[in-house]
Amino acid sequence: MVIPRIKICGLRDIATAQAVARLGADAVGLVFYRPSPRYVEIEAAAAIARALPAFVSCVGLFVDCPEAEMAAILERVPLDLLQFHGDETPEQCRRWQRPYIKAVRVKPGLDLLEYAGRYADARGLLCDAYSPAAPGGTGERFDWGLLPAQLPLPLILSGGLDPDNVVAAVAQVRPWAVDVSSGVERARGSKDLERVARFIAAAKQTSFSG
Ligand SMILES: O=C(O)c1ccccc1N[C@@H]1O[C@H](COP(=O)(O)O)[C@@H](O)[C@H]1O
Repeated sequence: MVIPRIKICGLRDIATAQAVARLGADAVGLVFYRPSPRYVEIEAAAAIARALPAFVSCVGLFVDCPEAEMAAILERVPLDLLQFHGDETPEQCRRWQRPYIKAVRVKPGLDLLEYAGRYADARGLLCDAYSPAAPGGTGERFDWGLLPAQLPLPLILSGGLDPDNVVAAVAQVRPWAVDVSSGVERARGSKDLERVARFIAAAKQTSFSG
């Protein structure tokens, strides 16, 4: 049976990150994209990453990050996994020699099988909603019917998930993992632990044969 892994994205302080871990998250995300309301400075990010308990992964989220900035972050923040959420090429993703996942913003006409094939060494393909307004973290959903029945990479479902729709999302999509940011916030960039708890409890009650 597969019980989807759970990533809570956009943590900005140690206490909230530790609380999210205690509530049962498998991974927390740190956003290194400056225009985001969830952006976290390097020193704060390093402190959060070091404060996480064993077996909770720390994921760094990047959107077409300049190389020098990326190098500085990787030197100081102990990240377990890189999340490339922009237009990074497969070569740019591989350049850091770290495990990574690639995000793709799903819209009609996109060939997801071809896309996944280009990032064959990624640890997962994160499918998010396309929005012309922002590269991610918008709270918008996409049409899950656009996803192919099978992908060559573990599927991470994101985009507009929340405590009330995650069960239906998992039942329909059967993803390896789910990722959420806006749906567990009280305001942009501010996590609501009660919503986080409800999201995790709901996601953990889902399972499917895999
Ligand atoms: O969280 C952000 O601010 C962000 C900024 C830029 C790119 C991605 C971002 N977050 C990721 O977006 C998806 C969907 O988030 P939401 O739940 O719809 O708000 C998720 O994978 C976040 O990791």
